[in-house]
Amino acid sequence: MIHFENVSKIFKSKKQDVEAIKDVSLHIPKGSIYGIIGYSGAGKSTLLRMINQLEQPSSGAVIIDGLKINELSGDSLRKARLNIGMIFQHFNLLWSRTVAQNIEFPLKVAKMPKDERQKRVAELIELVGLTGREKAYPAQLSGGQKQRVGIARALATNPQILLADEATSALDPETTDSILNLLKTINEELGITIVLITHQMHVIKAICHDVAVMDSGEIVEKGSVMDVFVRPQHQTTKRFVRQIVEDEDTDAVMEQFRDQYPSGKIIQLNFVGTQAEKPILSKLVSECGIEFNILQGSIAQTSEGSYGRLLVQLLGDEAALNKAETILNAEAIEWQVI
Ligand SMILES: Nc1ncnc2c1ncn2[C@@H]1O[C@H](COP(=O)(O)OP(=O)(O)OP(=O)(O)O)[C@@H](O)[C@H]1O
Repeated sequence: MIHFENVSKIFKSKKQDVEAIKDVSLHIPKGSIYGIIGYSGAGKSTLLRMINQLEQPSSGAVIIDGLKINELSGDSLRKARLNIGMIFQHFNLLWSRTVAQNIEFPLKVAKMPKDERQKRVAELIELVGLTGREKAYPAQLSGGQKQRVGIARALATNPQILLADEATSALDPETTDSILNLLKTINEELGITIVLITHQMHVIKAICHDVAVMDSGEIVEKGSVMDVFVRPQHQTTKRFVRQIVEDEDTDAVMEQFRDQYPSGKIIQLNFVGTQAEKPILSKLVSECGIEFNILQGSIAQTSEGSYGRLLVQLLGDEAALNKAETILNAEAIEWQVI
């Protein structure tokens, strides 16, 4: 549905040029929730804003349903933009207007007749769960309610695409989850393609189907959320995955066990879906005569299923440890020495 083809973006200034996006090619399938994650300055906002041409590429093409949006201007660009809603970290609401008036605003711009507008606003208020708050002003709403107004306004013109620019970064964890659930429902029930940018792996884990990891203007890794979770390749991706699967003190725990049992081998076992049911540790004990310490375990629930990770330290002589490796390989369990 959305294709970036060899897209680059250079911000030129008198002082110095900034190459914000470097030859990015990416395909975002129709109906997906596609997450783009990266640290500050990676180029996420610039890439996202090229989808609705708030930023133009310096070279390359952004193609939506076969249409090169970066070659449009005037009326044809305005028309294409009606198909793309956007929500923002700080909501960007009109503070002097009520909830209903904020949501109505894009419909007025689109010159929809008044009675149709009112009907549509009522539908949207119900969809985002703000019934009863129609006449409130943004200042009287919580952060989560403000974002619900932002979502309703973004959906007013029935777009096929919703862009979310750090839409939950200003919200507390509980409100974040309620907004993520709303986005998931909108994707599932209305079939809207959602492209979101974030620096939080939790957001990717909670609702995205696919993810692209950005670093210094490049996409360094992309794939299904489960693949990227289980087999992160790039250093930046590994750091993001650690946000989810490790406790703050995992490194300290590993250090402590290494000191206490210097000959032990620390390994990480990855379990995807039903693999978690395999009694692999008891098999290692009974067949190799090894002992083990469990250092840390976690299960992450992604939109594609669950992913479990176990850090264990295996204790035994060299022959026993070698045999354990052979068994792990034969069981087709994903594992690695840490
Ligand atoms: N209008 C602009 N003029 C000059 N440089 C810009 C402009 N917009 C962005 N940049 C630069 O482009 C690079 C990418 O910025 P961008 O905002 O896309 O990153 P980001 O990953 O979204 O980061 P953040 O989460 O901090 O917004 C940064 O080095 C930024 O300073």
